[in-house]
Amino acid sequence: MNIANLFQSKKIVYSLEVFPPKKTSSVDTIYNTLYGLRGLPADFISVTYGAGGSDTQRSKTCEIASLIKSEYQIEPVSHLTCLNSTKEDIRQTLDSLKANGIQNILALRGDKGPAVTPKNDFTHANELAEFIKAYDPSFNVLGACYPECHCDSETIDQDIENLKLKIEAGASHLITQLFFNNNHFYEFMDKAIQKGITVPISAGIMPIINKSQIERTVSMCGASLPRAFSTMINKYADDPQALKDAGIAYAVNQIIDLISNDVRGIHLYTMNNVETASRITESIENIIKSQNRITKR
Ligand SMILES: NC(=O)C1=CN([C@@H]2O[C@H](COP(=O)(O)OP(=O)(O)OC[C@H]3O[C@@H](n4cnc5c(N)ncnc54)[C@H](O)[C@@H]3O)[C@@H](O)[C@H]2O)C=CC1
Ligand SMILES: Nc1nc(=O)c2c([nH]1)NC[C@@H]1CN(c3ccc(C(=O)N[C@@H](CCC(=O)O)C(=O)O)cc3)CN21
Repeated sequence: MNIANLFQSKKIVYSLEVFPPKKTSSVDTIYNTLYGLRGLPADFISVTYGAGGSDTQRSKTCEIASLIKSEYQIEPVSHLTCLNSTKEDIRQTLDSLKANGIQNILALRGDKGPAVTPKNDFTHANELAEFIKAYDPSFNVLGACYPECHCDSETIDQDIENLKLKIEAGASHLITQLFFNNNHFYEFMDKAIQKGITVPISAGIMPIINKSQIERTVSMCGASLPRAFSTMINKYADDPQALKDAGIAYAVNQIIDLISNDVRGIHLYTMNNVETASRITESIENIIKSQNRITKR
């Protein structure tokens, strides 16, 4: 199924994201995660590919996406990065995605870092989007976007101009970088619409439930921390159970505000944490259902 069609039939599209285990972990961990997530009302589940430039098992992305489809009958989205791939590598990956019935691909440049050696066949995500569409137009391509501007861009206007290239190359739907201040998202949406972007945009939400996540996430994703968020984290920093409750509540409040403001897509970065994803989903399930009872037009 082409997941862009979901936006024709539903008001709110709700999705989850998981990552393959690191090279040092057993692959069983992700099977347990997916088993734990079964039954949550996700319209699609995306699977990262070398997330954060880290040492996750890239070869597992296709296998995990395939399992999501066959075992759980949920539509998968496979992430694909291009910075350290040759065109031939990408062709091979596309062939195996196709052979496994995976139609939706999040086309990404990929994080730069010591674990990544650029191959110089691709430098930006729009080139990958174009390549995928030229190779097989039946793939549905998604792209990433940045409410607080990508760290490589000097201005948000320039970043949005580059984003338009991704859409011209065939991206039918965007997922945002995580953010903790919904106003950044609303300002970004206004600018994107002003500049003629009409594809649906899912808001990426990451629950922060432990202190070690914060530093890593902020440096990797460039999200700013609002005062209310930092106050909360500092207050409960030494009590893991309390911090977890507070982090979940913060994410739930963000999502309720987004849905109340007619945002069409919510994408939850689960970080493979079943308890957190379940508690958040249960807290917003009725709100999503209530909006989806209202017809879009
Ligand atoms: N591995 C994964 O599963 C995920 C990775 N990410 C990461 O987010 C980061 C950004 O990825 P993308 O958004 O796909 O990169 P991108 O290539 O779209 O953009 C990266 C930077 O280059 C600029 N840019 C884009 N196209 C350009 C062009 N044609 N000419 C000149 N400048 C251009 C952008 O404005 C931005 O500053 C990466 O580090 C990516 O790996 C994000 C989500 C998931
Ligand atoms: N720049 C960037 N790269 C990404 O890969 C990425 C984004 N942004 N933004 C959206 C999501 C968030 N992603 C993330 C964020 C953090 C970790 C992370 O902290 N990974 C830990 C392992 C955590 C664990 O095992 O529980 C690591 O050490 O890699 C992974 C993926 C992937 N995506």
